[in-house]
Amino acid sequence: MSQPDPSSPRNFLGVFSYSKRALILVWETSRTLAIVLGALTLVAGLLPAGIAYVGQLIVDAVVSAMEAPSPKDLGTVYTWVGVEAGLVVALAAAQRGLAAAQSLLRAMLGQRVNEMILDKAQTLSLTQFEDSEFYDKLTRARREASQRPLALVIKTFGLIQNAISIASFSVLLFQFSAWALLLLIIGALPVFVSEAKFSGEAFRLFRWRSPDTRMQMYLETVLAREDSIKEVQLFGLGPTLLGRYKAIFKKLFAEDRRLTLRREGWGFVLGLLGSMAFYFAYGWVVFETAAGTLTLGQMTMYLLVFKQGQSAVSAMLTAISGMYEDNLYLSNLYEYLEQPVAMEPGVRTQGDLPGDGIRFENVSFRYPGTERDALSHIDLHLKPGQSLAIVGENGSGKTTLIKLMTRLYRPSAGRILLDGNDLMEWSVEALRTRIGVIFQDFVRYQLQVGENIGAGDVSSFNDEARWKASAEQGEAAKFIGDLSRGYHTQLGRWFKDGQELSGGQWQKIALSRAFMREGADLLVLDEPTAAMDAQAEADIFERFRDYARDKMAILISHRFSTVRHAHQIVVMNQGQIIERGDHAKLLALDGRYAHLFNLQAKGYR
Ligand SMILES: Nc1ncnc2c1ncn2[C@@H]1O[C@H](COP(=O)(O)OP(=O)(O)OP(=O)(O)O)[C@@H](O)[C@H]1O
Repeated sequence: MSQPDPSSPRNFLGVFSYSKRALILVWETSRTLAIVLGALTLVAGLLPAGIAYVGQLIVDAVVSAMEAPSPKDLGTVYTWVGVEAGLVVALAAAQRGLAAAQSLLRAMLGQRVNEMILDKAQTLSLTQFEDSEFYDKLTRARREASQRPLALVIKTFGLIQNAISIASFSVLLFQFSAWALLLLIIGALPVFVSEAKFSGEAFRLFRWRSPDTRMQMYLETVLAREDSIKEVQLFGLGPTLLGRYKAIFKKLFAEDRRLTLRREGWGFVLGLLGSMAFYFAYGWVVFETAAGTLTLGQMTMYLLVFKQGQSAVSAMLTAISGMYEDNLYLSNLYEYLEQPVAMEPGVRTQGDLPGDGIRFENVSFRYPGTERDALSHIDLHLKPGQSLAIVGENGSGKTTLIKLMTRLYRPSAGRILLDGNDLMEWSVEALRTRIGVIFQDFVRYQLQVGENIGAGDVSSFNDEARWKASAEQGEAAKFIGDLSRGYHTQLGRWFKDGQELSGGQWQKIALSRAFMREGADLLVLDEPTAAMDAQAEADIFERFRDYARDKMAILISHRFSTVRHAHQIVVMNQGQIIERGDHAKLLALDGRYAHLFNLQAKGYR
């Protein structure tokens, strides 16, 4: 999206469209705090003019007491001083109250916006996550926007507060001269124009450099996280990566410096115009007082009103340009929140042909932004009670096939049917309960061991009895028993007392997770045993066959000892199925499968 040019008045007003949404967001987050904020804003806006006015009364009362001293006049002076003190205390209280309300709202709003961002993330497709432009939006939304709505609202209220102050000052100042009022406002305009221009530039800079910032964040992770630090140190990658990290900073900093210096330089020069206007008005008031047109009290009041009026005008203008910046940032948040949900969710919970299982009909697929089909013309049929093994070289399309089957992606051509109906017609929930997948890059949750297993069936996430039963089947029970706190041992290094597991132990946890999915009738294991010792693997498959007896089971593996027992084996090459059949048939075919099988068998001999 091209960014609006702030120098065009129409665009400039257009970017304020998000202010209303920010206000609604605050209102929905906490009505009480929003009302408190509004009320205190009004009070804090009115009080300064009141204080200035009482100041005038005090000086005039003092002057008249000096001219003709009487106890009554002195009493009036003290009363006004008392009133002034009261107003000052009230203003201080209102300002503190505002600060408190803002700080509470900041926490609540930050949480709410983050929840909105994370909720939205759950509805998006994998394709969107893999799109770098989308990822930029998400990162930017997360990084900045949680503080921005409040900043925008605070500025809006600040604007109103200052506007109220200026209006009340204007009433006082108007008695002196309407020209003086105009002078003040015109004096502050140039600063405002320059602020608007530079905040627009700052935002565009922020947007352009997003890929750089993302690379920096990534390098920070690689250089300081436990899962990468061992390789970084052993390969001596530290200085190289750190060098790249520094170079990015240098580039970004140079841009920042240029903008900051220009912004502040112009701010100073144009601010001088405002000061000149102020001192012109100052001289004018002094002149009128010396000429006897104004009382001393009026002079004191006007000077105060000028001073405060000028700072209110410039605070208001700075708030407006800040709001412009916040609006631009917020537009990014809403751009993200309004991302279309990629797939129309279906509603079907049952197929027209129950028991028909999974069918691929001439399915082809190409990853977005790539030139080549990752899968082409795939036909497959798998019924309940059958097992399917997929073999093939790295990159031949095995995992992609599973991603399509689980509807993480939509086929570019052809259809995939479950029980006679296109996957797209199925409700996501129904589909997810029927399918259980353990990918080769399964997630190693930094949670307790038991929860890592329970993750396989969210309805039994905390069910200890089921954790244990599944861990038995996944061959994990034995080593879990040796852990310091058993199923309640914290895993990973992010948290206190977290323990790290070996690669094979993690795989056993992942397999146990698969055994949790009792409700699923399609089970997929994508290279689940690569890091496991041979005995464990043999034991697990024995159990898995039993477990999946009336289910559909799909297994991706490079180990032919596990593959050979499948009812159906397909051999993939460059996105196509080149051979299919059972073990005996494929050996007799003496093709690719037989070649690979013999190669592996020779290795064992
Ligand atoms: N998210 C992705 N975006 C673009 N291309 C991808 C993506 N994932 C995989 N590919 C490409 O699709 C092809 C098939 O990949 P896939 O992961 O299905 O292979 P595989 O057979 O599972 O390989 P392996 O045995 O190494 O796990 C590869 O050429 C790969 O580069």
